[in-house]
Amino acid sequence: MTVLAVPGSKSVTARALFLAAAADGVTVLRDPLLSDDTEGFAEGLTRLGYDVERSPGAWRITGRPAGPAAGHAEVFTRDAATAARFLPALAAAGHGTFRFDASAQMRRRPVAPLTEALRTLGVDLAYEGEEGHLPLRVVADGVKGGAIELDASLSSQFLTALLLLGPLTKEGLRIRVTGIVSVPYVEITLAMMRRFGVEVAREGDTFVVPPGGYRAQDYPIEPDASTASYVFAAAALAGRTATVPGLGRDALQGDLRFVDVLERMGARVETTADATTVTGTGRLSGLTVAMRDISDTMPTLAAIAPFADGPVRIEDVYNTRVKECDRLEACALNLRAQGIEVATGRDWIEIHPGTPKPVEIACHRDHRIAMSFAVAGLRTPGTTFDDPGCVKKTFPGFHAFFADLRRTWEV
Ligand SMILES: O=C(O)C1=C[C@@H](OP(=O)(O)O)[C@@H](O)[C@H](O)C1
Ligand SMILES: C=C(OP(=O)(O)O)C(=O)O
Repeated sequence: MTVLAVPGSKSVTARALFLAAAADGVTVLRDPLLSDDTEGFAEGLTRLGYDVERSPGAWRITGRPAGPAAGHAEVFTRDAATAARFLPALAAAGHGTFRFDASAQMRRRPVAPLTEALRTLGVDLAYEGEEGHLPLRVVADGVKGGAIELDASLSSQFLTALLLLGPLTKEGLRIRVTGIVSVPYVEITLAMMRRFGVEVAREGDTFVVPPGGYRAQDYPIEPDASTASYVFAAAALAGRTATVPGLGRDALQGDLRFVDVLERMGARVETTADATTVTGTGRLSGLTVAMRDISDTMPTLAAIAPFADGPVRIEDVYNTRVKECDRLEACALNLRAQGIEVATGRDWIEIHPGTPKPVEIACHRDHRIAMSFAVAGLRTPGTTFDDPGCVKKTFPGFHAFFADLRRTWEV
């Protein structure tokens, strides 16, 4: 058995940074994720005038319930959709003029359902380039609150941003959701809001967020479950046993459910109160699986799919087309380059069994494409990557971590 500690959760770190900035008091985040996305988020807070003190293993944030200290700020959110979508909502609750921009990749990704909802709430918001995309300018003067409708079927992050904003408004928010993906991420948001002192009520499709603000916390960040999917997939593929500590029965992140997919394929899974263990059994069966709830792990499954004994069909993952790249297309292109038979549709991919040829993987500047095909590379020696550095978005140490794992397992 190999025990493999993975870095902190990106999603939990991003939410904790928002909540800490908005809370009354000083919050300490224990073991936050150190990566481009979360460092970009923290830098965004600093730009907005929040006091973020970083020391090894702990970040201390002094909350400002009244909103950003800066009257003017330029925030560059890099490739991080969490920062690009959550920070404008935080800024809207304050007073000042705030400009948000991002990398070319993030500029292409949608924000309109969120930004239009903010406009409906009276926020003065202008697109500087393409409508519905960054860069954008927010002239903030507090948010009164009220009732809105939201289509979150391209991204649950629109809903998370508004839920997080709710307690900072004068009257609270009623958000009626007309479409949704990635529901487990909304559950993370609600659970963390509860930890910071806010209970959101549910009335059918409507989330009712009370006004009143957040209370500062001492908050430990759990390990990243999407990152753990690489470890679990590697164990299943290499016929080894891997335990990831810190992700047990009470974990907040839905992506831990990726182990259920591996179990259906033939791996052995054991979940305790504070760890999850996957053992590869030498068998990997084909399957059909809907991954709407856990779509960040779609590339993990797609990359190892050729090693299954039958077709692997992944359904209901349309929104993976609007992530760091069009992930359905990127997976299909790389698998085809490896000589694997693949079919795709609007929201699905089907991968047939085969022996992948070693090729240079086109990462499309997407950390998950790089890490997923690195795992599959355990069984395809000679695989190389056109942009190995793109893993820095969520796991800068991935290559060293993975090289260690290969040495330990001698694969
Ligand atoms: O809220 C979050 O932290 C996230 C939500 C998901 O996005 P979508 O809701 O856009 O699917 C996920 O893919 C992303 O990596 C992180
Ligand atoms: C989609 C992702 O990131 P984000 O949407 O937070 O940029 C991801 O990490 O796979």
